Amino acid sequence: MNTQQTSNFLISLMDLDCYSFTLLVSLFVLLITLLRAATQSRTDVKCPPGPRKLPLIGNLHLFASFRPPHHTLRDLASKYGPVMHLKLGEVDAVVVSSAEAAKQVLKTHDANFAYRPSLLVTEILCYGNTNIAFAPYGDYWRQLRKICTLELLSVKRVQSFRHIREGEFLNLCRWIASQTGALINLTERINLSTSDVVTQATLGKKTEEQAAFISVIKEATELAAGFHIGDVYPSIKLFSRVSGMKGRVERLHKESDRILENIINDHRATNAATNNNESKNHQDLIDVLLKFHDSGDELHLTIDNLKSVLQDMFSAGSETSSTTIDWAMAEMLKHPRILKKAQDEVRQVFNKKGCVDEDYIHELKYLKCVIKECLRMHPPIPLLLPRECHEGCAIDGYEIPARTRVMVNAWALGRDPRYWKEAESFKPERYLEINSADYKGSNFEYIPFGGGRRICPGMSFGLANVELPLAMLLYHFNWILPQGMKPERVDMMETFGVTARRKNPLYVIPVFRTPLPE
Ligand code: HEM
Repeated sequence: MNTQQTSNFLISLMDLDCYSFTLLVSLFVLLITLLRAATQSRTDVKCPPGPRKLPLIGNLHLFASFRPPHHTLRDLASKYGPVMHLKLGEVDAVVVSSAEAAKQVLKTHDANFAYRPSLLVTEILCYGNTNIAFAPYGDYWRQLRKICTLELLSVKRVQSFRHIREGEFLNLCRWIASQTGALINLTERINLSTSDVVTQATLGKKTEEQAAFISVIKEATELAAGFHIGDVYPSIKLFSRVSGMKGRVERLHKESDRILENIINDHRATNAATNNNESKNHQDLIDVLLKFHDSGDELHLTIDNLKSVLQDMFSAGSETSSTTIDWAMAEMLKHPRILKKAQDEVRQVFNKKGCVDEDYIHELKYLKCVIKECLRMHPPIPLLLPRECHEGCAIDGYEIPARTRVMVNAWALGRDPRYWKEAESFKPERYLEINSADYKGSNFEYIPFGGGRRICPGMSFGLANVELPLAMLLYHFNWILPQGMKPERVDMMETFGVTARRKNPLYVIPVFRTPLPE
C-alpha cells in the first residue's frame, strides 16, 4: 500500500457509520477467536506417550545396558503403548509395536513413511546414501531398485543362480565332511559360503578379498543401527569426532572403497579382454550398472553410485541369510524333536536321489515351517530399517510430526502373545494350522522382510540361500553338541547391529552320514 492508498483507507474507515464499525470489530474478534481455537486444537492433538525425558539426553540412558535395543523397546512399549515417543539425544523417535499401528505406517501411510533418516554411518559408508537401502524415497531410489530387481533379485534371476548355490553349498558340505567328528565353528563357515554365493551372483565371480570384505561389512552393520552418538546428536559434529566413531567409519569406508574399486577395475579389464562381454552368456549386475555409468541417459550412475549399490547387495544379502541359517540350526539343536522331524522329511524326499538339489526343495513343507518360525523369533533385521515421516500425520490417533524417526519393532510383533499362541516357544507346527503368516508384509504381526514400498526386494534370493544349505546340512550330517552339552543349554544370546546375529558362534560336531556327489 502506498501513502495515498493508506490515507484513502483511513478516510474510508472514518467514514464508517457506527453499525459498520461494530460489525468490523465483531469480525476481528471472531477471527482472533478462530485462530486461537485452531492453535489450541493443534496443541491438543495427542503426542504419543513415552518415558520421562531427562535434560539433554532425553531417553538415551534407557539404552545404556548391553541389552539389544529391540528388547528394551519391547519392554518400554508394554508400559507406554504400541505407539511410543522417545527422545534420543536431539532426535524425536516413535516406536511402533502393534500390528494395527504397523499397518498404518507400512500400508495406510506407506508413501509418507517410505523415507529414511540420514545416519552418519550410512552417509559415509554408502557414498552419501546413494545405495538402495538408504537412498531418499524418489526417482533415483526407484530406478536403482528396479535395476537390481530385474538383474539380480527377480524369481527368474534367482533360479538362474541355482548352479552357484548348489556348487558353493556342496563345497561347504565337503569341508564339513572332512571335519567329521571334530568340533567346528559352523557359524563362520556358513557365513563364508553365503557370501560366496551372493558375490558370485552379483559380481559374476568370487573375489580374493572376500574375507576382508566380510569383516568390513560386519563391523559396519554393527555401527549402522542408528543409536550411536553421531546419529542422536546430528547437529553437534564434534561428538562423533571426539567419540572416535567418525574416524572408525571413515577407516571402514576407505577399506571397503579400495576393495570395490579393485573389483570394478578387474571386471572392466576382464570385459575388455573378452571383447566387451561377447563371450559371456549373460551380463551380471556390474555389467548392467556399468552401462548406466558409460551411457545412462535417464539415469547416469557414477562409479561411487555403483560401489554403493554393490556394497548394498553384499551387505543386505549375505548376512541376513547366514544369520537365518545359524539361528535355524541353533533352534533345531536346542529342540532335538524338531531336528529329527526336519531330518526325516529331508531324507525321505531326497533318499531317492541320494543327494540334495533344488529340484524337490519345494516338497520340504516342514523345513519351510522351521524357517518361517525362525524368522518370527529371530528376524535378522529386528527393527526394520528406520523410516522418517515426510509430512506430519496421525498414527493410532497420535500426531507424528514431519521428520520424526520411526522404528517398527518386527521382533516384538513376532513375539507378541496377542497375536501368537505360546509366543516364546519355537513351534514350526503352528504354520501347519494357520495360513496367515506369509512373507509379503500383509500380515503385520509377521514382517521379517518389512512391508510397504521399502519391503525387502531380496526375499526370493534370501530364502533360496537359506533353504538349500539347511536341507543339505540336515541330509548329509548328524549333529552332536560339544562335551555332552544338553540341548536346552544351546545359547541363544544376541548381538545387535542392523542385523541381530547370535552373540557366540555355533560350535558343533558333524557326523558325516551320506556320500556327497562328485
Ligand atoms: C533372509 C533374508 C533376508 C531378510 C530377512 C531381509 C530383511 C529385510 C528387511 C527387514 C528390510 C527392511 C525393509 C523395510 O524397511 O521395511 C530389508 C531391506 C532390504 N533388503 Fe533384505 N532381507 C533378506 C535378504 C536380502 C537379500 C538376499 C538382498 C539382496 C541381495 C536384500 C536386499 C535388501 C535391500 C536392497 C533392502 C533395502 C530396500 C529399500 O530400502 O528399498 N535382502 N531386508
